[in-house]
Amino acid sequence: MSDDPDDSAAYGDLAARHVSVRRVLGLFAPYRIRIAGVAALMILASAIGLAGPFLLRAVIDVALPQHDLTLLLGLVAGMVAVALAAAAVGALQVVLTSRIGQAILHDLRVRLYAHLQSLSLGFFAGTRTGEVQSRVAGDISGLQSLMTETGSDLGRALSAVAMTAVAILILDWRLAVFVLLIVPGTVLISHRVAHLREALTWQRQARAADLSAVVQETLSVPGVILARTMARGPHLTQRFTRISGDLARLEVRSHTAGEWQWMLIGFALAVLPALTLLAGGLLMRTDDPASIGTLVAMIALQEQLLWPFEQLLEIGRDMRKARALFARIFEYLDRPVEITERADPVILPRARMRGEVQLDRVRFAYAPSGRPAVHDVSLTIPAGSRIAIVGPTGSGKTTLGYLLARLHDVDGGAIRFDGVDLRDLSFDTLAQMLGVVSQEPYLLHASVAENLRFAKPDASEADLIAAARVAQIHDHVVVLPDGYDTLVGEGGHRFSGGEKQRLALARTILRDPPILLLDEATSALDTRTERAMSLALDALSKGRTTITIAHRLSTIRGADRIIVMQAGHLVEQGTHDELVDRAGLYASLLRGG
Ligand SMILES: Nc1ncnc2c1ncn2[C@@H]1O[C@H](COP(=O)(O)OP(=O)(O)OP(=O)(O)O)[C@@H](O)[C@H]1O
Repeated sequence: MSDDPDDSAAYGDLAARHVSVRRVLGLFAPYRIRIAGVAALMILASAIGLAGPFLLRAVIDVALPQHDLTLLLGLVAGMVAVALAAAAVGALQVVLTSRIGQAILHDLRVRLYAHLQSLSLGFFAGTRTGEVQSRVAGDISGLQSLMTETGSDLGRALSAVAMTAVAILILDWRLAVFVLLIVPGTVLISHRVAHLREALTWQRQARAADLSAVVQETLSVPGVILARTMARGPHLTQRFTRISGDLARLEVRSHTAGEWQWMLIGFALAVLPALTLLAGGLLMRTDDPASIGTLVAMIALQEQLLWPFEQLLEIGRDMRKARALFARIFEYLDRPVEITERADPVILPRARMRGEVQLDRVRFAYAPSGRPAVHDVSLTIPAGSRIAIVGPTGSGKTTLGYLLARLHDVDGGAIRFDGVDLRDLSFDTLAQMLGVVSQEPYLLHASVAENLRFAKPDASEADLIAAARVAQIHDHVVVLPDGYDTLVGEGGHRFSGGEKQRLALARTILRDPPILLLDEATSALDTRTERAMSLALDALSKGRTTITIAHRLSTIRGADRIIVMQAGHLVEQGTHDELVDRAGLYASLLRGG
């Protein structure tokens, strides 16, 4: 799996499965016209650059020997013009490529985020938040230099190498062949170094993700509470030190592995001009010697050839490193979306929603071969009625709630709202039909008003206050320093559990769903909070189908029907009195507390 960064064979498989040249090129496809424009500029820039050495040859072989000052002035003016034009075209090209590169990265980031948004709960349950963060932010930023600089460098270097190679062939083909002999060896060495660094980059990114996961996990409110109350701070620091040390080592290795081999390339390129002069000297003895001007121009051209050639090798290396980053990004992009919306989903207007819920032999298991968490549960809940689900811990109550919200799809049977299978409803209709208030409601790090408006962006201030009043939280919010503009803190930490639940209720009230799914807090609430919650819930559930995963006796007693779950099965159902008389699991649960 991807989480095993040290297994480079596994990495090879994974990269081969997810990354292909075609796929990476596909990212550039929407910008092909602009890229063609940049390519044209690059060719223009290198064509302009090529004129320089020819002008130089004319200076040495013609203007200087013949003392032709006018020609010399003309040639020098030409050289200045060439330098100016090349610089201007180069600058323009840098601006354009950086824009294209950033646009591609932006597309990729948004695509990844949107894709992750649509993945099932199972994916997030099994993945560290820090790992996800690191791929969305770290890995994509890692591609930055590839997209912005490498792209333009590649184009520039390629066209420069091609043009210069042609030019030296024209100058003197014998010297050209001598110069070009260096290519195969350097390419081979560079390929080896690149291969090494790719695997190291993969390991480095995995380690960086570990680091981000540890920070995310331990430097959050619950993480800090856990560490402090268990006095495990020093242990966590040690763990962090180890990961950070690994990361530092991998950083160094991924940048420097094969540096000696790489040095060989630099050496070969550096001595090439000297060897060319020697070859030129040897040619002097033949019938067709190279002129001094040709030799000088050849060396000037070599300079022009060598730096882009070296750059090409470096780009090859960077691309291999980028492959490791692409593997991490594409691996997530290739995760199948399990919960999908039908092509022509059923859309119901709010006015036509009644709120009847039907479960028809519903079955669900978290693992394909595992024991089902919900087993053949059949149940019809009439619109407007109140249902309480009770059962021992681990009996499948929460899972049933997840299935109702389509956070997982059933493995067998069906769930229907107003006679329509959940899988046929549009996502919007489903979210409009079912309001969920969980035991640990999640609040965004934003103001109270923004948190409420998350449910209904166009809600007026009066709507917010009305909803908060129904949820019995308005009086509490108005006495806060900034009232509805008060920041709720990370995860809503500024508020108590009961307050958070009431804020979540207010949020749900704004959506006005016909069906409510409530997961009651298991912890005992004090009498005042309990009363406030009951009032809020009563107000909220009026005229709605209410399904409550119930822990409070008052909820259970007030329900029209009680469903008793055990080990994924629906084992008893009826009113409180009927079930007490039956003296089964329900009665024993009541006795047990
Ligand atoms: N993500 C998961 N992966 C695998 N098994 C899970 C997962 N979530 C829950 N389970 C298992 O499914 C079963 C039902 O769990 P569920 O959370 O629905 O029970 P519950 O009745 O809500 O319990 P509680 O009252 O303690 O909240 C349990 O055996 C639990 O261990």
